[in-house]
Amino acid sequence: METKDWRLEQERLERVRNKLQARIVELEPEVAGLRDQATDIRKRFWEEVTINTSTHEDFEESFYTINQQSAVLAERERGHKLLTQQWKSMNRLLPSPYFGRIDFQEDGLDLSEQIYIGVSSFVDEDGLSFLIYDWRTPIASLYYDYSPGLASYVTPAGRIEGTMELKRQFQIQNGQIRNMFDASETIGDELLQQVLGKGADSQMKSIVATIQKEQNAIIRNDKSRMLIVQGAAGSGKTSAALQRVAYLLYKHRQTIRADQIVLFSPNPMFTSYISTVLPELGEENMQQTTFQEYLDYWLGSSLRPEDAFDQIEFVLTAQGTPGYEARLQGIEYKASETFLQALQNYGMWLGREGMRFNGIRVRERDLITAERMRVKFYGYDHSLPLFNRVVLLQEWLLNELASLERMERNAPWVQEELDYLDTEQYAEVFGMLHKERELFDLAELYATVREKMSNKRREDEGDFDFAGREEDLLRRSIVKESFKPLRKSVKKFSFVDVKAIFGQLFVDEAAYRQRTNGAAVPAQWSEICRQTKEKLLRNELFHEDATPYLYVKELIEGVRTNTEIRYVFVDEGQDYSPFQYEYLKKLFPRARMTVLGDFGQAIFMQATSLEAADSPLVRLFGEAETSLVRLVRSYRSTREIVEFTKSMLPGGEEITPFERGGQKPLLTRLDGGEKRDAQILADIAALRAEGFDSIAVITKTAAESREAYESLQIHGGEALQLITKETPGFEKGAMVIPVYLAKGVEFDAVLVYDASPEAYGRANERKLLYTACTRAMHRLHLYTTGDWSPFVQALPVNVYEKAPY
Ligand SMILES: Nc1ncnc2c1ncn2[C@@H]1O[C@H](COP(=O)(O)OP(=O)(O)OP(=O)(O)O)[C@@H](O)[C@H]1O
Repeated sequence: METKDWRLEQERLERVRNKLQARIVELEPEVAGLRDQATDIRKRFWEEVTINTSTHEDFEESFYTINQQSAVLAERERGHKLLTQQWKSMNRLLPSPYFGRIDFQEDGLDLSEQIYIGVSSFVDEDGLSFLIYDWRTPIASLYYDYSPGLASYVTPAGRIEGTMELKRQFQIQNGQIRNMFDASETIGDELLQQVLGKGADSQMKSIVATIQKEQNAIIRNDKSRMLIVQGAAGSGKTSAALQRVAYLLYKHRQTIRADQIVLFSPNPMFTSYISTVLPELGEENMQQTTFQEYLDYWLGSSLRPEDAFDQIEFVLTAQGTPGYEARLQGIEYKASETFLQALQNYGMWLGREGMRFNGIRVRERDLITAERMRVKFYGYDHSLPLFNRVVLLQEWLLNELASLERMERNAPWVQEELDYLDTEQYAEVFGMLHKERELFDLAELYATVREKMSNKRREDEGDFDFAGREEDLLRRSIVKESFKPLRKSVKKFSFVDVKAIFGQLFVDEAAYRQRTNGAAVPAQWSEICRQTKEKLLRNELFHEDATPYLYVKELIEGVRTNTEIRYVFVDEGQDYSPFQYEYLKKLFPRARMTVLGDFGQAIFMQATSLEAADSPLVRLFGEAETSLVRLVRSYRSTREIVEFTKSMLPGGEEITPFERGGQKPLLTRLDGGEKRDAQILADIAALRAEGFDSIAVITKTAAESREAYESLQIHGGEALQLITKETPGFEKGAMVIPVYLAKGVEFDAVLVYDASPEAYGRANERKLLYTACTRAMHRLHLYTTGDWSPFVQALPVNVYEKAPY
C-alpha cells in the first residue's frame, strides 16, 4: 500500500473521528438532560396528580391531566431513546469507525462515490452526506458481493448497476489504521486470515467485517418462508444466523422488535456462548430457548420428560443391555413421519371411539363418571373436530358441576362439616351476611316506596332471616370450597385422560394397527410397547415420546400458538425430528423460519436431513416457499485439520478449507491409560506454553468425561474444568467435555481422549468423532491405548502425523 494512500486514509479517519467526537459532545447534554427530565416527570407524576372524584367534572379533569402528563412523558422518552441510541452508536463507532471502503461509479453518473462501511451509519451535519454507511444498507451489500469490476445492488426502487473501482479493507484500533488492504479477488482474504488466526474465545465474535458472499446471501435473504442452510462444520452457520438477526432488526426496524425473533439453541451453554454478538453490533438480543425448555414447560408438571442428553447417553453407553435394540428402534420410529401420520390417523379414530376420560369424584363419590362423559362426547356431531367436541364437553361439565354444586348443599356431609366449622369461617360468613343485610334493607326500602307510589299493599312483608341465611351461606361456602378444585381442573382439561389415550397406542400390534389405520410398526414393537408403558406407569416419558405426547394432547385440547413471533431460527437443525418441526410450525403460525445445520454432525437418533430431495423440512412449507443454501467452505479449522476431518465423512470431498495452514493432526498411541493421561497433561502444558488458551479434552459420553476428568486429576491436572449438561456457560481454559455438549462451539486445541474402535466403531459413532474433531481451530490430537477407530484407520496416511512414542 502506498504511503500516500495510507496518509490520506488516516487523515480522513481523523476528520470523521473529530466529527463523531463533536457530535457526541453535542449530544451529551441533550442525552443527559433528557434523562433527567424523564426521571423528573416520572418522580413527580404521582405526586402532582391526585384523583379527585367528588364531582364528575373534577374526575374528568384529573383523568385529562394524567393522560396529558403521560403523553408528554412518552414523547420525551421516545425522543430520549432515539438520541441515546445515536449517542451509543457513535461511541461504538469512535474507536473503529469503519472496516471497508468501496468506490462505486453508478452507470450514467460521472462521479464515483466513496462508500465507507461500519457497524452503523453516520451522517454529516448537512444531514445528507453519509460519512459511514451501516453494513446493512443496500449499497453496502456491494462490499460483500463483488470484487472490483462490474457490480450492482438492489434497492427498494430497483437494481442499481455500475462499476466498483476500488475495494479496501481496514483494521482500525483506537483511531489508528493498523492495517489496510486493497482486495482484488474475494473479499478479505488477508483480513480473514488474520481474524481466523486468532485464538478461540469463550464468547462468539461478530464477523461483520469479513462476511463472505455466500454468507451474505443467507443474511439478506428475505424472500422465502423457509430458509434452510446446510453447511459444513465451521462454515459460519451460527455466525451468519446472528448477523441475519441483526440485519432483519435493521431492515424491519419499524415493524419488528428483538423479542419477536426467537432462536432455538442446542443447549443453555450455547445460549451463553453466542449472547454477546448482537449487543456488539448495537442490537438487542433476540429471545433464546431450547426445545427442551418448551417440553419441560408443557409437560413438567404432570410427567417427567427425559432430556435429549440422557437419551443420547443411553444410546451410547447401554449397548448389550436387555431391550437396547428395541429402544433404538423405538427412538427412530417415534421421530419419523410414519409415526406422525399414524398419530393423525389415531386422532381420526378417537373421533369415533376410544376417548378416555377421568371421572369427577368428590369425597370418594362419583359425581360425573367417565362413562357419562364418553356417552356425552360421542353424542356430539361427529363431523366436529376432536378438540371442538372436547370444548363442548368442557362447557357441559362446568354446567353440570354448577347444578350438582347446588344440589350438594343438602348432602349429609355438608351438615357434618357445618358442625365442625372454625371461627374464621363463621367470621367470613358473618361479614357476607352483613353485606347481604345492607342489600336486603335497600330492597326493603325500595319495596316500601313502590308500595306507597302504587298505593298497593305488598303481598310479602320482608324480614331478614338471619339464622336461615347464615346456614344457607355456610352450606354454600362449604360446597363451593370443595367444588373449586373440580372446576379448575375441568378448565385445565384434566377430565381427558391423555396419559391413557397415549398409552393405549402401545397395547399390542393388532390394536395399534387398528387404531392408526394400518400403520407399519418396527420389528420389536411389543418390546417398544412394554418399555413405553413401563415409563408412563412411573409418570415419566422417554425423550422420543415427549413431542408425540404433546402432539396427541394438542389433537385433543387444541393447538397452542404464539402469533407474536415473526422469525424463528433453529440452529443445529439436523438434531430435530420431523415431528418437532411440525410442532414449531404450528406453534409459530406467523413466523418465517431459518434452519441451519449439518447432516454430517447428526449425532442424535432423531436426525433430519436438511437438504435431501425428500427432506421433511422442504415439505414443511413446500418447495415454492423454501430456499436452500449450501455452505461448503470451512473457516474454523486449519487446512490440515479440514483435510483430516473431511476424509472421515462420506461425501466430505466437497468441503473446502479456507487457506490457513498449521500442523497436521497428531495421532498418539500409548500402552495403558496412565501413560495416556500423563501424555495428555504434558500436551496440554505444551499447548498452553504455545499460547493456546482454550483446550478441550473431548470424550464420547458424559460417563467417560467424568472418568477422564478424575483420572487426569489424579495425574495432576487440577486446572481442568469438567463440563456437564448443568454447566451454565463456558470459561476460557482447559476442560473435559462430552462431544454432544461441545456441539456448535470451538476450541484452539482439541484432544480426543479415546479414539479406539470401542469408542468410535459403530456406524452412528462416525459422526460423533467427526463432530469432536471439527471443534478444533488450530490443533488436533487423538489418543488411543489400543487400536485406532476404523474411521481413523480408513484415513489417507498423509493427513496426519504419528507421535514417535
Ligand atoms: N466470514 C467470516 N469471517 C470471519 N470468521 C468467520 C467467518 N465465517 C465463519 N467464521 C468463523 O468460523 C468459525 C465457525 O463459525 P460458526 O461457529 O458460525 O460455524 P458453524 O457452521 O455454525 O459451525 P458448526 O456447525 O461446526 O458448529 C467461528 O470462529 C467464526 O467466527
